Amino acid sequence: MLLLLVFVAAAHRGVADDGYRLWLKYDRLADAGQRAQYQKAARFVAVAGPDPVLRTAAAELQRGLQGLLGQPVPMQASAGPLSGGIVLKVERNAIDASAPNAPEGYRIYAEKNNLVVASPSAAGVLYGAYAVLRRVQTGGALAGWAVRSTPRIRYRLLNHWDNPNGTVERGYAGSSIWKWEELPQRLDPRYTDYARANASIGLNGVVVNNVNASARYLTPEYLPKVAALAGVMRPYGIRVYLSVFWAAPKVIGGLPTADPLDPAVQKWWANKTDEIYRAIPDFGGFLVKANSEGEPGPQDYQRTHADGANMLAKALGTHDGVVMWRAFVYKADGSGDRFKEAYQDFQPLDGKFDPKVLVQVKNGPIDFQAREPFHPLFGAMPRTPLVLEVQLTQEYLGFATHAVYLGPLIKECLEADTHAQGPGSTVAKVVAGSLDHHAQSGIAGVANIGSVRNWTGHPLGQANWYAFGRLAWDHTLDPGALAEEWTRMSLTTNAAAVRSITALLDQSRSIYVRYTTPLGLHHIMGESIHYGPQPWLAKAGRPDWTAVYYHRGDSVGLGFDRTAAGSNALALYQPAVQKQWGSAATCPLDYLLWFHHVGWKQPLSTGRTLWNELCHRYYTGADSVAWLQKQWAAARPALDAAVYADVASRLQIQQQEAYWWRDACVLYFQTLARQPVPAPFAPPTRTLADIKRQVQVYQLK
Ligand SMILES: CO[C@H]1[C@H](O)[C@@H](O)[C@H](O)O[C@@H]1C(=O)O
Repeated sequence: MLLLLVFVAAAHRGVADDGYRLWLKYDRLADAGQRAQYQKAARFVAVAGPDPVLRTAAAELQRGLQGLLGQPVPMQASAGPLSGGIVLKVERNAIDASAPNAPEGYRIYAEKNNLVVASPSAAGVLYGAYAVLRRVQTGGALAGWAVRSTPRIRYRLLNHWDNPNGTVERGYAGSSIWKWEELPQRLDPRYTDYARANASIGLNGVVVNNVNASARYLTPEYLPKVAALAGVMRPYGIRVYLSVFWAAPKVIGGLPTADPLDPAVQKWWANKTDEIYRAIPDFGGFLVKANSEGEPGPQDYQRTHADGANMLAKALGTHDGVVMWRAFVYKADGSGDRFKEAYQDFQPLDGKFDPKVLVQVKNGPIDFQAREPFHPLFGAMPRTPLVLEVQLTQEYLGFATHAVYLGPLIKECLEADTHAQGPGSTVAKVVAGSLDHHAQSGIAGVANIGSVRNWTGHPLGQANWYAFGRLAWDHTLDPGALAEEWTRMSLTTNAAAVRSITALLDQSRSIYVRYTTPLGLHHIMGESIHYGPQPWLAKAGRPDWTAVYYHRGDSVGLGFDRTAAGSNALALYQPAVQKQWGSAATCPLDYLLWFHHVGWKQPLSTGRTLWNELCHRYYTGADSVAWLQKQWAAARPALDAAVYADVASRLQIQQQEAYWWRDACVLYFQTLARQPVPAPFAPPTRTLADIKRQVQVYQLK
């Protein structure tokens, strides 16, 4: 019996896997009946013309189908009298031209016993081809299938925080995948696999370098390297963008200034831009972090962010490129409430930006915390297209050791209602441009990708890359459904295993919030490394890099009062939003301490006092990691042994560290609340001093 079980398990597993192939797994489908169905619908792939993107679509479809169906799928120049195949074609009217982003949309329909994948563009056909593969990988029928899909957002980008020396800022998956010293001569095959992965989820742009940018990329030495990467991306419908160092005209241009209103500076950028387009004719444009965290910018010359962004937009001239100007700014002295600072700098500039400029805003007002209220700039700059920036690399979410599926986090922000034009004015509509009728729209994910074999360090981190791309294409998709889709494509199609892994992914983010920053706590993590707890941190490089600045804990209570009685950051939101968060009695508990200083003994809607609720969440959150482990263990027979073991060991670390977070926070906040840990929970067995010592180890030079 035992032997039989082992045999069945092995049959489920397929070939051993190191995670390199991501969700592009084209192993032969196990079910012969199912295979036979697909074989009838995919006897050949027909494609005409030399367009490189179209050729990619055909080649990828052929490769995928041959693998999945276990039979040759010949390529034809046209379907002719043949039937039972897949026909790829660029068709001007495939998608109604009035639909937003119509050129990249695709339509799949049956015609003369063939399945047609049509789009006004070759890139759209490529997205359609990947939709066909996804359909087969997830077990949907091809016969009679008809679908029409257009991306809701135009610029769908990954932002790499990769440095020229091969390190990745806030990267937890090894060194950068870009090997600058080998470019342009050697093109690592990994670049192609990277492009495939991005195209398969609908991404169409890549910023290759860190926003804390080096001027190096704009030099004659580096532009050919960037151009070589662009050459790899191009057949996948992906454009390359660069982060620019604001002071480049000084550093590499020999000018005495980088003042955006200086004609010599303007000319330098215009020439540089022309030079870039000569090397990369489909260059996407610039991403800029200026006057933020020590980076230079137009404010160094008493100019505004709009002056800077517009100067670059002018430099782009008639080239088909854009400027994505980041709004992640806060004053160097850390005075006031950091929550408000980007708004104060940028909102007054609404209407002053060139049409080629998009302002890029992080999902929340502080910095990629496990849960943030939506950024108040969303809905407050109707005359400016706003790019939503989310972070896929888990800087504040446990690096590559904690399982945190970000689909729900991204979705929570997209669905948040700004009320800018009455109810239903969601962040998604702002970002997609539909609320304010912008043709330009964008979304950016800070990549969690590195050169480790499985790309993301934590194997489940791949799901974050995947879900980001799919939501960027269509923000109405359900993150739970995406988790399931990813699991089926990447790990297993065994129904019970898919169920338990999907449940794990679905719950993982809310569990992480509970054991790290429940009830709206934020920014209480380890100094500078941003790992582990350090809620007692009172001194750092700047006051708004400490923890006490954010939690404001004292003998009375806990939380940052952002009502009119406090910093009044709430006033940045529409009245309907203020109403929702403005009273401690009615504010949803997930946001409570973001906006209110609440007494320790104050009863909450759960019937528990603040202190007891805090303990409740820390304890149940930390214990829930055992539940995550159980879900993973339940899927074991259906999983590749190496992937199983890898995630299982990371979950063990996560369990230990969840207790670390719980004990650190409960013990520290207890010094303020002076309340016992409520039953049925047992007080931590270690002391706060033990934990502080442990945290110090992490901070050692
Ligand atoms: C690239 O710098 C980062 C910095 O490492 C990070 O700690 C913070 O989250 O945000 C910055 C930003 O978004 O600019």
